[in-house]
Amino acid sequence: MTHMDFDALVALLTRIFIANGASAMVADILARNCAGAERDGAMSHGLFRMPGYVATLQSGWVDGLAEPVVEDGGASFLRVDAANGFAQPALAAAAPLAMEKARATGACVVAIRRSHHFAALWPDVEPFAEAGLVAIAMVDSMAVVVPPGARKPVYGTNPLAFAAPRGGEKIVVFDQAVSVLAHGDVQIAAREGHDLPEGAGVDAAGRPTRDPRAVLDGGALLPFGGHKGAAIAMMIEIMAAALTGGLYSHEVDWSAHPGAQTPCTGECVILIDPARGGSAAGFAARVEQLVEALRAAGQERMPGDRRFAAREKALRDGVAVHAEMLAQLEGMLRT
Ligand SMILES: NC(=O)C1=CN([C@@H]2O[C@H](COP(=O)(O)OP(=O)(O)OC[C@H]3O[C@@H](n4cnc5c(N)ncnc54)[C@H](OP(=O)(O)O)[C@@H]3O)[C@@H](O)[C@H]2O)C=CC1
Ligand SMILES: O=C(O)C1=NCCCC1
Repeated sequence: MTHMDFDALVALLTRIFIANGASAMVADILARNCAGAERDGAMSHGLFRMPGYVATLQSGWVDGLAEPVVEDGGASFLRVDAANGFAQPALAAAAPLAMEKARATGACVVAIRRSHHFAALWPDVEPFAEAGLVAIAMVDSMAVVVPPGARKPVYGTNPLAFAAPRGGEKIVVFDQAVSVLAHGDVQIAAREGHDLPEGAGVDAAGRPTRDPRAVLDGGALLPFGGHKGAAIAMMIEIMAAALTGGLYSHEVDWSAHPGAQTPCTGECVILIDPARGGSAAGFAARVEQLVEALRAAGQERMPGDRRFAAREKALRDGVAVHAEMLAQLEGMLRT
């Protein structure tokens, strides 16, 4: 195990993305995102994803050189055509104007289409909360989640992320898939030979299973909370695909691009200026009061706590990277 300086890890990943067909702009954004996930202990969307990024770039399914086009959709709306590139550069291109519109009008919807999202979602909301805005992000992915009573998967694992300022530099943030487990965690369980928790998935015949290979091999994941999680999955399909002009999870078809792994769908980000509800300071103080009430009631762990602690440690001690992973990453420079 090596401990790598965060910036050195970002630099290595940037070189890998460029070596595999991404522009310098795209490479920098994806490298920071992926290294950031590893730094924060989100193993399902950190370095584990690098072979998938490289295979997808090589397959021609995604355009690593895409230049997103931001289109004005009115006082509180921006549309972004990601041009078959990654979602994060598209969001970065829209972010300054989206924040300006949110402050000027109270809110701004950013509707991104033709975008590939292969990452954790909190990096798409955290910076907005750090800038004093409330942010909600939704992404659909690929059909691996079976709705209640259905015979085949229709929904993606569709993450939902939320972040809000809570005073000073602190924010509250959560980021979660609508499935009991992220697909990436099922892949990791299959690789490492672990069973899945009860109620996470079904096999190809629709029978409950704890075998990750059965889920990946024609089976499906289940939404968390049964019909309640399924309803949230439906909302995310509507917001990230119907509203944006992107594809639904069940419409993603990469069969002509062997190796492709990044779903090309859409993303919706909603920004709200909390100052419009009274005052920004008052809002942050109220959020802090809620956090205090939760802690006083006995909730020791808030969403984000684990990740912020992992981040702090990794920035101090370096990001832990297995020697085999490092060798694999160095191999990606030669592809
Ligand atoms: N791009 C895509 O299409 C997809 C991406 N993903 C990504 O996969 C990642 C993992 O998703 P998922 O497995 O659902 O996430 P988790 O279930 O691990 O965590 C979900 C949220 O709950 C918090 N949390 C976890 N355990 C506790 C606890 N015991 N008490 C309080 N809070 C807790 C986490 O905070 P903390 O972070 O601090 O642990 C996090 O904010 C996400 O980053 C998601 O964006 C998932 C699906 C598709
Ligand atoms: O872990 C997941 O679930 C996914 N992550 C990246 C995109 C596809 C789904």
